[in-house]
Amino acid sequence: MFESGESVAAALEAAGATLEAEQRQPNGVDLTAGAVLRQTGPGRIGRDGKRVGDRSEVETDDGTYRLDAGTYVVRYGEPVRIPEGHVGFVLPRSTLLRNSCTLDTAVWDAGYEGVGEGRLDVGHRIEIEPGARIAQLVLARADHEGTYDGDYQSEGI
Ligand SMILES: O=c1ccn([C@H]2C[C@H](O)[C@@H](COP(=O)(O)OP(=O)(O)OP(=O)(O)O)O2)c(=O)[nH]1
Repeated sequence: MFESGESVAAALEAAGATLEAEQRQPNGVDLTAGAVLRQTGPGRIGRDGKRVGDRSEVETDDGTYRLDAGTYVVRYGEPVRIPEGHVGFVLPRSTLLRNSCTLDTAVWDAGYEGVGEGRLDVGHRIEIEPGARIAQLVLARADHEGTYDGDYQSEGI
């Protein structure tokens, strides 16, 4: 069962997020674009560990990211905390899809806290303002063994 948007908002506020009224949705909370990054160096996924490659922030033009088609990394604008007994999913805002763009996202583990990131896939030129809503976080109740204790714990906070 999925939590209500009100419950998701409470979980984000517990992590220190300040939410605008428009971010509160019936079934979740909209996340904003904090920063858009472009990867400049290779990462590594090995059997012995992992490394995220170098990235640099895309420059804004007149306060707006004007993005050509391509692959970017977006850092969200809000800290997120996934409460115990839950799993989180982030989905793209449908306006992104309607503009030939999308987000690729992974599982948000119980116990994770931080400012997360996702892959922003730009299929057609688009303008995105920092702080604009691009995604929605939903929380589902879930059994789990242990809680998240990986390298990304507390990132960005
Ligand atoms: O699209 C996503 C999905 C998850 N996360 C956060 C929450 C999640 O709990 C954490 C770690 O995700 P995951 O377990 O998929 O990462 P990993 O590459 O397996 O790293 P680790 O070895 O630390 O688990 O990153 C994101 O920032 N973006």
